[in-house]
Amino acid sequence: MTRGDWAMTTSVVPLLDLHDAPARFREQLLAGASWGAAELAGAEQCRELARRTELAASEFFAGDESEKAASVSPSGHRNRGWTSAADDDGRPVYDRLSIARFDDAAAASAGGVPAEYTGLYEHPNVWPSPELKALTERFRDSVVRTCEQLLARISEALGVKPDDLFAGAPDNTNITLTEYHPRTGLPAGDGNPLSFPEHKDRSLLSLLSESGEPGRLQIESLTGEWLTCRPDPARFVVLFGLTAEKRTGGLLRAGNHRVLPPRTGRRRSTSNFYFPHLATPTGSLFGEVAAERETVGQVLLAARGRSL
Ligand SMILES: O=C(O)CCC(=O)C(=O)O
Ligand SMILES: [Fe+2]
Repeated sequence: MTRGDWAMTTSVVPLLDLHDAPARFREQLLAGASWGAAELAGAEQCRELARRTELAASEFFAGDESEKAASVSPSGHRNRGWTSAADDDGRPVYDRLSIARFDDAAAASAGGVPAEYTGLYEHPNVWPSPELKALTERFRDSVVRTCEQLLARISEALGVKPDDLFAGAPDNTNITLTEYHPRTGLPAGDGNPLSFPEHKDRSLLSLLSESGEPGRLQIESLTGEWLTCRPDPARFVVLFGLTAEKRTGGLLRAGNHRVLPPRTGRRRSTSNFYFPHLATPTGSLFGEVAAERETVGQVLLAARGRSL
């Protein structure tokens, strides 16, 4: 392992195990709070569903161009249906399928999203096939249950009421299935184009799974060094998002991350963004930014026009 590799199961970055005793879980959480990221154990069934969903998405991406064209968002929304990116020379960088929590505004309303936020769902989901829809929805249910378990453990460790941290149903979790294409002929070292630029997620928590070429996801350390993630293939990477950072007054730092181009083969991933009920306040539970009155939904409405 070279310097800068994230040795996921060492003490460098915490291993959060859903089944750990409270004292151990708290110790790991606080050790990793400044990283904005952890490896997650205890969610193996969900991780297995992620693997199956990655493969099903990969088959879709490898399939007919006309099927993909038919799966583009009719209104051109970049977080719905199939999208792809290419580099300046027209070579493919990635294929993605982005799925929002509710299929459209009517489904959001029926699912309990308050009227003031249903505009976030005005661009409908586009599903390439009933099979991929059924599998992805089963996977998403499992992701939501896993995030709720994890948030219950985090609430316990921080000594806050679970409802204060994640305010229950309906969650507004969205999912992105991505396949990164290999990019050969790039010189070694920094300065190469990234397959996905550095950013922090807006979510409360994000669960990431990956398969294919490993070691392409990187997390920024507190000292600004980019560390390479090599998660155990049976585990998720958990990232704390900007909502977690705000809600905990910075105690859980949002993890800055990016994706390097695969060199030899493809890399598949699922990015699962857990958003709590949209009426959850974003202000800190610990008083540091208590003056903030915005809700999660208001932040999202302001940030992305009208859609998640
Ligand atoms: O593909 C990945 O592993 C991460 C992608 C990502 O950061 C995102 O979709 O927000
Ligand atoms: Fe991300």
